[in-house]
Amino acid sequence: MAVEANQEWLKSNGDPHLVLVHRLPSFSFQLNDILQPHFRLLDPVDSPEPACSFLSNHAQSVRALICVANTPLTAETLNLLPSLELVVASSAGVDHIDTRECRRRGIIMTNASTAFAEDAADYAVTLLIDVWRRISAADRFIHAGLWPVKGGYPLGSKLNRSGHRYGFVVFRRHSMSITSSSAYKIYGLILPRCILRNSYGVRLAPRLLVHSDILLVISLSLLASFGLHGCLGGKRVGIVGLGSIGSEVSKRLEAFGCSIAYSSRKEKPRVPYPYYTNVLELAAHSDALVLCCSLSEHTRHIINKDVMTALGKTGVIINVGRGGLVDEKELVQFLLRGDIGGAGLDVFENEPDVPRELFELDNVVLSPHHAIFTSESVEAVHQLIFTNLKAFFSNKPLQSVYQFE
Ligand SMILES: O=CC(=O)O
Repeated sequence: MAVEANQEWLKSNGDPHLVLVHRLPSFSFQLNDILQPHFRLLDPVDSPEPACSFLSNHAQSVRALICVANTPLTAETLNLLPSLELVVASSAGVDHIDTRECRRRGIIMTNASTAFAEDAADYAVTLLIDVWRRISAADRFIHAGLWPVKGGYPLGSKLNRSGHRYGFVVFRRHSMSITSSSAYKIYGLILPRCILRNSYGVRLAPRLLVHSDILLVISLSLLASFGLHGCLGGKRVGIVGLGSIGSEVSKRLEAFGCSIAYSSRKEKPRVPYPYYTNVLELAAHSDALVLCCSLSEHTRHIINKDVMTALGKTGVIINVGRGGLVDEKELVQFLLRGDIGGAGLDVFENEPDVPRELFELDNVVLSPHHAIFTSESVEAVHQLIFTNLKAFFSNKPLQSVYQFE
């Protein structure tokens, strides 16, 4: 945006369509094309002046602000905008915005979780399936050329971690699958009583085991690494935060035959799933937790040591919310010790830094904060921002108003 154009707009103090764009210089701002015909955009990044002096010099009349991506919006910046009434976040999460100050000032906020809900939910469920079925790990297995060498996946390379007790199973067909209940029996070397089925579901007699040609080493905590807990049907999934994203997750998982429960700020009267007032109890009744809630002072490290212990050795954590929801150091330790079954993580506490210990684990799927990014969701969020601004300047009801805690 040309500086001269900015100057001209600024002369029109009190322009009802003046919108301040708050963004980090590194972000390209593609909304311009949609918004410019309708609003006068004031963009400090395109001004030669430093952002703060630009704001204090020019922004007295700004009533609406678009906060682009994760650009921090602090109380200090908000103080420079005495007339501000509306903050439009282009993101689902608003942990980069001083929501407490907005609430104190009576500033309305909108966010983008409705625009991103379907894509974020698709991604969360995909991560869950991947962790349970080891798709990424199996892909790596093939890429590494291991199939012809080692026989069928899985033959993990991480079986010798200290602190695990091992049982031994010998069997003929590497394509064999083991049901989870019988797999538990293998643990502790109760081989004669265990039930194995090959990939056609045919029950195999224990004596077959003796004449087998592949040795597999299994620990209870690593059963999940083999995809032995893989089937989705009947699994209990706890959704943390049943907002627009969580609700889409629940729809998808119901179709897979999972049973859903949730925890949320408040119980949702029209939702049929069991509600847990706290995440600890939800974890104790779940095979997996899917984190879809926003990060706030109330939810930071909501997934802590106690919750992971309650989720248990085969439990899985999926996080498409924010890294800070999970005590990441604890999660790493739980995963390394095999005290939790796996994790699918799209978000991290110190992005873009991801704990290196996780790189080697086949029961962990890592993704670079990518859940919401499709061309459709970007278009949807642009449309949502436009709709909200238009409604605001014509005194109509806004869409996607953020509910302060
Ligand atoms: O993580 C993405 C978002 O909050 O929009």
